[in-house]
Amino acid sequence: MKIAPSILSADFANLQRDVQLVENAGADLLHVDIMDGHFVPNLSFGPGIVSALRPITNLPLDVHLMVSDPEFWIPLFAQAGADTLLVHVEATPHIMRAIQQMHAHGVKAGVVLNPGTPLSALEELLPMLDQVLIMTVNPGFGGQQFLPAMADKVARLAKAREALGLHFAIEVDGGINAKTGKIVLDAGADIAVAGSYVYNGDPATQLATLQALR
Ligand SMILES: O=C(CO)[C@H](O)[C@H](O)COP(=O)(O)O
Ligand SMILES: [Fe+2]
Repeated sequence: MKIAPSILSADFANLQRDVQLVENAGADLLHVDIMDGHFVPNLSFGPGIVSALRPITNLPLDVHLMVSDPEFWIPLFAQAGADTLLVHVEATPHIMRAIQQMHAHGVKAGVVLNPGTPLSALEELLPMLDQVLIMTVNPGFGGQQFLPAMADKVARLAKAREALGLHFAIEVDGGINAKTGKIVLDAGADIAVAGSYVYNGDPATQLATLQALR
């Protein structure tokens, strides 16, 4: 399982230092949470942060778009240097168009499901996807508690992927620590995002605990 530290819990006044800390400690991806104050009740970063991060790290940028009207933002975040864009199915009536748009802009296409959105929302989309992100908290804030029922959702998605012979990556986001990390690993997750667990302590030590699970 790959580990993607989320910079939402980093020290924003020392962002370069906090990115390099996790890169040097062997992080696999950098997770960047984009919140627009509309789709979720919080504001975080715009494309300028992604373009500022691009030259200071070799980590793939995994950009989680918690925004309304994602079709407007996809070109801007692709141009800013995202490697993967992750769009919520709840954010647009035209999710298939958003997936086509991500591929047309040369980035990996991911879709995200809120905890209350069933896997059936993915049925027509799965063959087009590079990544599926299962939210394990309700999006909008770091430091929330993992929702245990999401483990079974991950397991059912992994089973469906195998049955269909597909290869998209399964990612989880929210409330990941050493205990819940083991639960999602056993359920079949390929990528685990961790924000507060990594940054509310010594990032290298915290990351090592998650890396030891795999
Ligand atoms: O998308 C997110 C919140 O909407 C964050 O990626 C997620 O919450 C990470 O934070 P933590 O590991 O502290 O739960
Ligand atoms: Fe996220």
